[in-house]
Amino acid sequence: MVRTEGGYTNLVLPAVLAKHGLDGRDAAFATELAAGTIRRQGTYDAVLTACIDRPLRKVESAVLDALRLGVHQLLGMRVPAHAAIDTTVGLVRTKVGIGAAGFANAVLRTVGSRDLDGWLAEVAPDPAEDRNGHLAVVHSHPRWVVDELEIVVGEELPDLLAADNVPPRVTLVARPGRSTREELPGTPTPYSPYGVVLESGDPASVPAVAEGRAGVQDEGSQLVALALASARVEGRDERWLDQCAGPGGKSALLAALAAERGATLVGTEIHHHRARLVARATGGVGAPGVLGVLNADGTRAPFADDSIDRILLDAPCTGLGALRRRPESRWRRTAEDLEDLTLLQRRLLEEAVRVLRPGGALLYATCSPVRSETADVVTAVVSPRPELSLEDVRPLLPGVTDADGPLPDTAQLWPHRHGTDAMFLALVRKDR
Ligand SMILES: C[S@@+](CC[C@H](N)C(=O)[O-])C[C@H]1O[C@@H](n2cnc3c(N)ncnc32)[C@H](O)[C@@H]1O
Repeated sequence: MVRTEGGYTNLVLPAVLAKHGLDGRDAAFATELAAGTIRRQGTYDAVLTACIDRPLRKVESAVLDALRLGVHQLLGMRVPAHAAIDTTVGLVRTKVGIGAAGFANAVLRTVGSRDLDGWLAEVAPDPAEDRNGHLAVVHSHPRWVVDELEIVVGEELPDLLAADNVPPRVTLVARPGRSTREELPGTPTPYSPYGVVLESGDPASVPAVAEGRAGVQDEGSQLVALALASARVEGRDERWLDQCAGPGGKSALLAALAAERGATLVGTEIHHHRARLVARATGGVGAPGVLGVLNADGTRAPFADDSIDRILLDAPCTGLGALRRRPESRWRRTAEDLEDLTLLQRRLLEEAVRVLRPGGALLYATCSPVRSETADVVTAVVSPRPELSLEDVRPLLPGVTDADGPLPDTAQLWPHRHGTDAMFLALVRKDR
């Protein structure tokens, strides 16, 4: 369903597990099998290419999927070889046929003849000749992604790529005024005063989460919302906008903070189903701190010039800073996506600037560290206009060190340094 129907692993899996009545260790095994196989697909395809005498695109897709699952069990999980091979071959026999099963058996026996390091030594390019090509295979990232990340992270590239392959533990946020982090199970997050790291268990079974008083939210996303809320605003501080709000995690935190200060938030979101998710996450119109959720295009925001006191523009982006939690996304994005996205990001930022009240605060954020989506967008919009400037956003991230962004006064969080998604933040001011 993830490969053929464009589904998301984290959404598809719970439904599949529930359908088959899997829980506990069985559910954990199935989750690792599916998510790990998708995450490691780049490495496994390099191994399979070495074991099959025709291009992988010529292998029937159902067989290829099964082979990848088999390779993950052989090289990435501690499943005994005979069990990994028998179950995979059985699967191919049932779903495809006896001939394909023989083929799968032969391929997996070859794969099982070495361990992962043995295969990497054979199939990954020599790092002395092609460092990024080597890293792409070893850490299972598309080559263009490795090249983009190298531009911004430099020598820390291997650490970042390795961190992208470690599924993060679930982080919860206690929405202020509605719950406290003391009532949430888990360990306090190092930076966000509202977060806990859930050690185990299903977040949906936590009462505050089930009741919408708390939510699941990466610490980096919490920090983005908190940075906007703590930015200095001159004069009135009543009208807050989340310009690209879906699915609503940051809106929910911002609305809770707004309610504590007598302000209200409007969320705009272009996709109807995602606007509904924002309404659900925030409690919708009438909930504390919520003025409304609009199914609207943020490039044509339905607000007057100079009318909003605080704006979050958490822009649609490649998501290449959140690869830890979305195993499939690295294989879906292409370098061509960047051009369309950066155009959209610029238009959204121009529009945010139009509706921002002079003296107010505008935070531009992305869950991508890619330069064209971060520094280049901000520079393109801010530099030509003398009334706009960047203000140092780093003091709005208390306790966070080593977070200098690609432009002066901007910030960049990193999975391998901060244990968060790679969020970029820039605080934009307008003088008149
Ligand atoms: C990075 S996500 C926002 C995540 C959100 N802030 C949260 O924390 O839950 C970007 C969102 O922008 C929406 N979007 C894309 N183009 C848009 C547009 N022109 N106007 C408004 N929203 C847009 C996408 O549908 C997506 O839901």
